[in-house]
Order: sequence, then C-alpha cells, then structure tokens
Amino acid sequence: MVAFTKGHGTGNDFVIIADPDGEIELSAEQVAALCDRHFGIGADGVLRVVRSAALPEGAAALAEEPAAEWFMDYRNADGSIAEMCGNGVRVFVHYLVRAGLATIEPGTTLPIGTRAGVRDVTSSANGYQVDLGRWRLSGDDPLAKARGLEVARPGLGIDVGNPHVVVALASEEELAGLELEYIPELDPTPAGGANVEFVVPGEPLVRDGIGHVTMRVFERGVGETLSCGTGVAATALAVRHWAGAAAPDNWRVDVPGGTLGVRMFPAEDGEHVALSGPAQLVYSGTVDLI
Ligand SMILES: N[C@H](CCC[C@H](N)C(=O)O)C(=O)O
Repeated sequence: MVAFTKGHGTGNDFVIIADPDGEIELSAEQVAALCDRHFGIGADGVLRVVRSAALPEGAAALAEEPAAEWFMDYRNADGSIAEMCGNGVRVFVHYLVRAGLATIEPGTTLPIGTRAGVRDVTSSANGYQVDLGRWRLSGDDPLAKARGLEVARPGLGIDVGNPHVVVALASEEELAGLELEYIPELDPTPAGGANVEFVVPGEPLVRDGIGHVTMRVFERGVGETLSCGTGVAATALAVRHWAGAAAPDNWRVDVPGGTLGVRMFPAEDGEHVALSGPAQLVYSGTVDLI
C-alpha cells in the first residue's frame, strides 16, 4: 500500500505520490493502473514527489542556482514519461506547501526540478505562476486531421519543454464539433509525438490589452483533457505568432476546466512564457500498487 493525494489544476487531474527518498520504482503498467478511471484512482497523470538528491536525473536540478530540492517525476496516464507538465507543477508545489515540505511566500520563488530543466514557481493572485522557460517554434508543422473536422488544417509546432502542435479553427461550433475521443492524425507525425491543441481566437481577439482564446486539447499519452497547462501556453504563443507584432504578451485562455493566464516576457536566454492558475488538492488515501 502507498499513500497518495489526488489534486488538479483546472480539471487536469493527478495522482500525487510522496516518495522523498526515491524508494518507489513506478513502472508504466503501475502508472496506467493508478490512472485508470474504472479500475484505479483515475487521473490524467502521476506526480511522484522526490528529492532531487534521490534521483540520478535530479543532479542537474541541484547543480543550478538556486538548487531545486524537489523533483517532479511526471508520468502520462498511459505510463509514458513526458518532459513537463504546467498544471502539474502548480499542483506539485501546492502539495509541497500543504504537506509542510516547502514554503512559498509572496514574491519568493520555489525552483522545481523537471525533465525539461528547473522551473521557477511563484505564488500568484490566482494560485501559482510557473515560468515554463524559453519557448521555441519546433519546426514540426504537420497537417492535422481530426474526427468531426471537415478538412485537415495546418498545425504550428511549439516547444515549451514538451512538444505541441496548435491548430486554428474557424468557430466555436467547429471546436465543439471535434470528436476528441479519437486521436487526431498529424501528417507527418513528429518523432516522439505531440500534444495537439485546437483553438478559436476570441471575438475580438484582444480586449483591454489582453488576448482571449478558447481551446480544446488532445494530450499525448492521455487523450482529451479538461486542461493542459503547457498546451495553454503553446496555444497563446501560436495565436500571438499568427496575430503578428501588435499582439499582446498577456493572454487569458479558456479551457473546458477553467481559465488560465499566460504571459510572455524577455529573459537573458531569450523570451520566456509563464503560466498562472489555480491548484487544488481533493482527497488523500492509500492504494495497492499492482
Ligand atoms: N497536462 C500537462 C501536459 C502534459 C504533457 C504530456 N501529455 C506530454 O506528453 O507532453 C500540462 O498541464 O502541461
């Protein structure tokens, strides 16, 4: 039996397993069993909470300034490993704070180790803000086909530590008509796959200097989720890219599970993108690992 806590960020839900000394080896099958919504707890992913010192890949997280004492071992619902989870890192930090394992005061930063590198988290008015780091156009711009979409649409590849393909749709009706119980088809398929976001620009796109979009997402290794933090950031970046230089650096993104904030800002190593939003813990329990 292992102790777990269930948490979510705008409906993107996770099984949190505290393993500070890195004693629990989670297999892909065990993760898939935990995430199964009928035979397990049910979640979009697993967050294993482990001290960086207890992990081989955690060494890099300790080498940075400031060192990241904690490492987020994120897994997708199918058991696959992904580099980064934007909603997940907010839930991860919220768990650390509520469990008394870390503190985060207004104006202070808590560095968290991830497979995409150390990510800085701060408290914010709507919960937490995570600096997802430097973003880039991935160059993987496939054609996207989806059930319920009349014609294939061009996608824009965006990397925010993990891979995304963002597809612009013409209307909320088109967005609602997508049958995302079926995996979208990307042609060509990026090596390693990608999370696929479908977006409708707000009418108007910019209100009071803030960009507004609505989106849905099919997550790599999961399926359609109510929210995907890195996907929300990638979507705002893609829409701003399409809108051109006059587009704002602050965005509000509506997802089925709620609303998240995105902000682009200059940093020493290039432009960064930050994601802000809520994090909730729902319940705790114990579970038999298969
Ligand atoms: N839900 C996560 C994204 C997980 C990405 C994962 N599905 C992948 O394979 O990259 C988020 O909030 O950013």
